[in-house]
Amino acid sequence: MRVVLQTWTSAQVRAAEQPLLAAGVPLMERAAFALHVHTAAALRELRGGVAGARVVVLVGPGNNGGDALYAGALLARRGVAVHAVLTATRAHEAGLAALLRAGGRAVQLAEPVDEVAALAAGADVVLDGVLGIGADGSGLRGVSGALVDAIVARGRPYVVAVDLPSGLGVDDGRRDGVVLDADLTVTFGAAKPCLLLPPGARAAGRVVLVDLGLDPAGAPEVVRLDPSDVAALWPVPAPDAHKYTRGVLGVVAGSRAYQGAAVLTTGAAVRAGVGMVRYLGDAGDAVVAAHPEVVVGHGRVQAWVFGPGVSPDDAGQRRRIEYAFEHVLERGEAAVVDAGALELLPPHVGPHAVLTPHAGELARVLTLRGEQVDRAGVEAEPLRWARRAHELTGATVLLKGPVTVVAGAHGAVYAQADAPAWLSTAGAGDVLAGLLGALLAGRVDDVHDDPSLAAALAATAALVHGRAAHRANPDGPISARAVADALPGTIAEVLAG
Ligand SMILES: NC(=O)C1=CN([C@@H]2O[C@H](COP(=O)(O)OP(=O)(O)OC[C@H]3O[C@@H](n4cnc5c(N)ncnc54)[C@H](OP(=O)(O)O)[C@@H]3O)[C@@H](O)[C@H]2O)[C@@H](O)CC1
Ligand SMILES: [K+]
Repeated sequence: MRVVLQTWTSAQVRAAEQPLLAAGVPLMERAAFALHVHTAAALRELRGGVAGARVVVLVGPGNNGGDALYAGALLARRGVAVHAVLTATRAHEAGLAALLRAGGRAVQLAEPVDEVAALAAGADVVLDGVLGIGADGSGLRGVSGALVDAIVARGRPYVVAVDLPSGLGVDDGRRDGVVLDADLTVTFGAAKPCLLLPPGARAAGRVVLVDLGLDPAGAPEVVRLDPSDVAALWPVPAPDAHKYTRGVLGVVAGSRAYQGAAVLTTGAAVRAGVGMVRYLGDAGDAVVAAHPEVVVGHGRVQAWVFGPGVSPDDAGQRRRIEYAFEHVLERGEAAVVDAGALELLPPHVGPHAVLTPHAGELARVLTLRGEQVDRAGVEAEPLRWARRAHELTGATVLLKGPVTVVAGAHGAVYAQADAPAWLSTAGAGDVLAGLLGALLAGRVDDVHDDPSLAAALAATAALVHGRAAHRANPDGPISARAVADALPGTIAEVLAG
């Protein structure tokens, strides 16, 4: 069993299985065996034993249904009462024969679905083998959709998804139409992007990866960083470092009306361990009162944070940001572009500019560039729109949400799910901006050597931000300031491994 941290597209998975199938490796039998083992473990946990349990297997037209039927046969041989529900006019023939031989039963699904829905809702476990990587991403259609709706209406039993929750957009995490949410997903050979990407990933529950010996070619489509990845990415100071070699961050944030944003952004940067922070704006007194380490005024910097707490009617901050966009990105300084600065972004920048919008702000960035999309559209397809914004602006894009999606240079995509829901609170974005600014300031030269590093640093910031929130208050309300205060300890912990 492995934790899912890298995912490959359905095309990459299909290409990788070809040489093994050609060599006669029994992939389906191996997949089904592992599926039955994990289902039996779930049954033991749910009811203390396997024999005598009731399992309903939802079977679609393809090999995903074949996996489920073979697993059903293995469970039937262990004394489980297995009912297969055939949701299409065809089903994997050899798998169905194996199930019937083992004593399982099969029914053809037809309207009305009530009787079958009651059977499934009353089962100890439902195996969802309707659709796998052959799904077109439009959800469960027709009678399958009606069945799932009827099961959910009766109270969803424990669901094990076979390879992936049926009907999700495999490569993009889309969740259109009916999808049966799972408690456990047993995925085969290589994990699929929908298991990490919002909004679909939430339907997968716990994910286990069954190693079938596949070796997918090319880079993984979507990656999730793990705390053990952070040490290689963090700008840990060398023994002979001084404050200028460690990176100086300029912050243009806050205003007379929004002093807190300036305090939180600079405070996060200081606590993230940047060499020095310079602040520009009208909240300098509040910033220095809270963080005497911060220097107010101009000077050389390696990276910037633009925009937290900057309102469109603040002429002074606007002018500073517009001036900076004209000069600093060309000089090669990196920048976090947040909140009020997003609207001021020039037509084209490089990946060393990292945009940090939430869905509504990203929709605005896109509509300003001629795309027709609103907030709900971005939330439905976060990867598609983060990528589109990267293509249109050249910037690295960190799209905030329950799962943070980052799209950057050379096709780099990350999906980070480190933050508790409690973190969606005022000021949390300011802390993220300061933290990310500190990382960019420390590694700007490396970002120029490898522009995709900006995406990895953005994912690192999301990871550390989320873990700091857990550290600040596990399972309860969190203030943005508490997240900033938790940064030094969190960083030390992840660097220690
Ligand atoms: N990779 C590996 O190493 C291994 C893979 N294995 C397994 O194989 C699975 C892939 O099997 P697969 O190719 O047969 O595709 P699968 O998803 O079962 O069926 C697709 C068919 O469903 C249909 N259809 C599509 N969308 C629909 C919709 N919205 N609503 C309704 N119907 C829809 C469409 O049929 P059509 O409508 O065109 O007749 C399409 O042809 C994979 O997920 C894994 O479980 C393991 O056995 C071994 C190792
Ligand atoms: K499935």
